[in-house]
Amino acid sequence: MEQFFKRILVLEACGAIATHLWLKRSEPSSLFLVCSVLSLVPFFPFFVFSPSLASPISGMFLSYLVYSVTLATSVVAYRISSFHPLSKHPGPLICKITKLWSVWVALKGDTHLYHKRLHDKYGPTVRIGPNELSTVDKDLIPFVLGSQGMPKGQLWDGRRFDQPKNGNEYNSLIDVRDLQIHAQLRKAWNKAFAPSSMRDYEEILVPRVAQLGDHLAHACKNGNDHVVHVDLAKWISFFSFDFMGDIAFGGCFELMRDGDKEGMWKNMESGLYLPSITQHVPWIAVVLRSLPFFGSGMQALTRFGVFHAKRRAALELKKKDLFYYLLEASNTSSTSVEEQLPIIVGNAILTIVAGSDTTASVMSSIICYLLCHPDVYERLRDELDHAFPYLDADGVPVIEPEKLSSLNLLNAVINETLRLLPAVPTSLQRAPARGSGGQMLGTSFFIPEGTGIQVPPYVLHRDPRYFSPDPDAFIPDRWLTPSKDGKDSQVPEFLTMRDAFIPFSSGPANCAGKSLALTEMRTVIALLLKRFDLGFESKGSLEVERAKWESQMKDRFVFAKGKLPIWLKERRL
Ligand code: HEM
Repeated sequence: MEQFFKRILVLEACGAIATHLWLKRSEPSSLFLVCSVLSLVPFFPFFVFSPSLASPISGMFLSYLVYSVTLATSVVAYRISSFHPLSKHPGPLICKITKLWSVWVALKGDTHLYHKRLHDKYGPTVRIGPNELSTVDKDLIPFVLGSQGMPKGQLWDGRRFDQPKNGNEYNSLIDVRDLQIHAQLRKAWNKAFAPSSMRDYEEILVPRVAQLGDHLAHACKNGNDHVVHVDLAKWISFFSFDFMGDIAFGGCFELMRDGDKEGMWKNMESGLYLPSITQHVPWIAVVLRSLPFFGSGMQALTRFGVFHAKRRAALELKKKDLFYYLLEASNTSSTSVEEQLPIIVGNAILTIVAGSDTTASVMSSIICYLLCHPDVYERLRDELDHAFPYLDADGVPVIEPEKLSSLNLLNAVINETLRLLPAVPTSLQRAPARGSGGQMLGTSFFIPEGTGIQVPPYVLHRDPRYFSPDPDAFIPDRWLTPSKDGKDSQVPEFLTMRDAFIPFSSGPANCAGKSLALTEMRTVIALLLKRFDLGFESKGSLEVERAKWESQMKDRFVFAKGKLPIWLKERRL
């Protein structure tokens, strides 16, 4: 009998090693297959020899135990061994062993800080998972994200909470993992955000910005001494949500007017949390996706999207919005609009998710940094007063968006904020195409298929090799090249490497809405500074205020921001 036991245990150990060879080099993505293998492989030897065993129950228990322990040992030993293809890249032991450690870090929203510490300790390329690297070597950016780069990585399988429809593997442009399909879908977006289309969006933007100003001015009139105390971050979020609703669905939100009555803003904010965890272990997303109560916020957003997409499709608008271009692209396709509705809705929702929290967090950070640096605040206000000296009939400053892109200090302030707190701080991940076997990164090193590699802007932008001196300090002047009249050349001694500045990512899957985002941010900041005096609510030191704001930033793929309590008063112009 002992002989049968020995045979079973040897077979279990062999089965475990065979399973490991199968699982090797990739995180599992089909949960059904993995569960079937993990339950059937250990059962087989037991089943064959069980008639000869006196105690089949303890035999079965022992079989599964030996199988599991051997499998775990084999996986761990391989991952930390020199046989692993990523073995030459340094990193903490725990990261080499399991991605569950990344889940723990992500739960706290500290991934950006953790990756910064890892790069400070281990250097430009770090192993952040058993099959994942992080690099802040700027020369590798073209081979990861750029024109010679790779498709999106497995992270996107873990961020997908809606089951893709019509046989697709994606829900919207951003989670497409195939370069050709991505290029095909991207055409409509490139057309939608071409310079010729921007004028239509400006016509939508200007009244929305004026509405933000009027709401705040109205609140000031009702305040003591015409001063109002507000959480400016919330007002900016409401504004950007309303504006993205205009762009995506021809107008569907009125948060500035009515507040978040339908809970959509709340749904979107809470919807960011779960994918930022599951992106580290895609198979968990597959499990959670099947549970009805998970991702309910995003499901509500999808229902909302379907409703408004149908409503918008029936509207004849004079101005072309993004929806117009998405619909136009579907009309030229061979499949019917009905069949394409899921992807049109997915893309419209993507606009709201990708376009509102990102700009809102950056605009709020800009205001915070300006309040922490009164000298920059004053200089910027001078620049704006000089550029926009006129008032309309109601005494409100007139701001012409077309002039904003030439304001040097304004653009330097925006760049410096995007450098220190890029809206997408870490997760710019790519991976070799499926079936490719792997890819050489220039002449540097080879990464095998199944390996993800990210470039974290938060870490890259604070690297003293690219931005110095004081890479952690807010110094907009580092972006000002000496002008001819010498006006903006106070500090010409900065090293500012623009090819290491990637707040909008880089290459064919870079931010589709970059030009719109910049126009929006310039217009809102110009309005707030021109029309109002602003100050921090609390009387703490400026360093403390800055530290408080930065510590509230949580890495949920995009930065989730905290509150920005300030006082505000309308300026006498
Ligand atoms: C400050 C504002 C913004 C920042 C910093 C930002 C940043 C980014 C980044 C870093 C990515 C690339 C992710 C990757 O490489 O994996 C991205 C993608 C994208 N962004 Fe933005 N974004 C901003 C605003 C916007 C706005 C306003 C829109 C739309 C109106 C938008 C639409 C998109 C879309 C559609 C993608 C996916 C592009 C693709 O996969 O081809 N973004 N954004």
